[in-house]
Amino acid sequence: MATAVPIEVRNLTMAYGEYVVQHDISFTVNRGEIFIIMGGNGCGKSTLMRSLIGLQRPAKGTVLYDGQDFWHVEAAEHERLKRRLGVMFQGGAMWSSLTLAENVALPLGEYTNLSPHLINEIVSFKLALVGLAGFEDFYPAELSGGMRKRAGLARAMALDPEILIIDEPSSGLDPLTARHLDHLILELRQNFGTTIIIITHELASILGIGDNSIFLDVQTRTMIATGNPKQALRSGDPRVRHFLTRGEA
Ligand SMILES: Nc1ncnc2c1ncn2[C@@H]1O[C@H](COP(=O)(O)OP(=O)(O)OP(=O)(O)O)[C@@H](O)[C@H]1O
Repeated sequence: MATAVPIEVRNLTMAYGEYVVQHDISFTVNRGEIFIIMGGNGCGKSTLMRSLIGLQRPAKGTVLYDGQDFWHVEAAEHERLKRRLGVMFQGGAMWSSLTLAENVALPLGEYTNLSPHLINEIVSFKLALVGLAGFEDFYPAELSGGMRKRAGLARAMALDPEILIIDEPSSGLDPLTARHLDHLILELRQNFGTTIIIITHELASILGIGDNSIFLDVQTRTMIATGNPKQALRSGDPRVRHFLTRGEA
């Protein structure tokens, strides 16, 4: 059953053993929103992402997808909820020994009963979507960093996810290539209505495409702000403004 709020996080605490990385994290992500998880190095962005995609059980709190408790539903339902998520890891996480087409085809082969012919068609469509039509037979090492990121996006979109979670899309990209990727992300949202969560500390992306955000503070180990990043820049918590202006405000 779809509700207006696809993702709701309530009072989440994440820890490695006794070490609490972040506590009392609460936020909602609305449908079709580009939601930014931001904060300085080591604040716990990746750890939060791992809790959202099923790789790390939170120490406390709840992650709800369409009102369903992600970490407390039965195993089959947990898997079904995971299927609704497309994840792009930082380095693209492509298999180096597989071509782009084989990489994008992997989730389709694993999770669907589609014929190889149909899978090939879907793969070509997804690669075209990210501007990589004709690169089916290339290996990841034969691509530039920006192309590899786009290939990672194509793979994350392979199963038509309702929610796309992207870890550091701009890392390692020059500013213009990073901007290109931001535009591509906006296009995906516009064309497919995908809800998109981005983990980043890239200011241009945060301010350029973020509709909503949370800021995880490394000192207090909890969130200190939520809301539209541009608004946070104008009137938000001084620590967030400090971050968003690279220490100038
Ligand atoms: N597997 C682990 N075991 C123990 N501690 C960990 C583990 N992974 C991360 N940490 C610690 O948890 C904290 C948060 O790490 P995390 O990678 O989530 O931060 P981040 O905000 O994504 O950082 P960055 O921006 O540098 O990538 C750090 O202090 C890190 O050392």
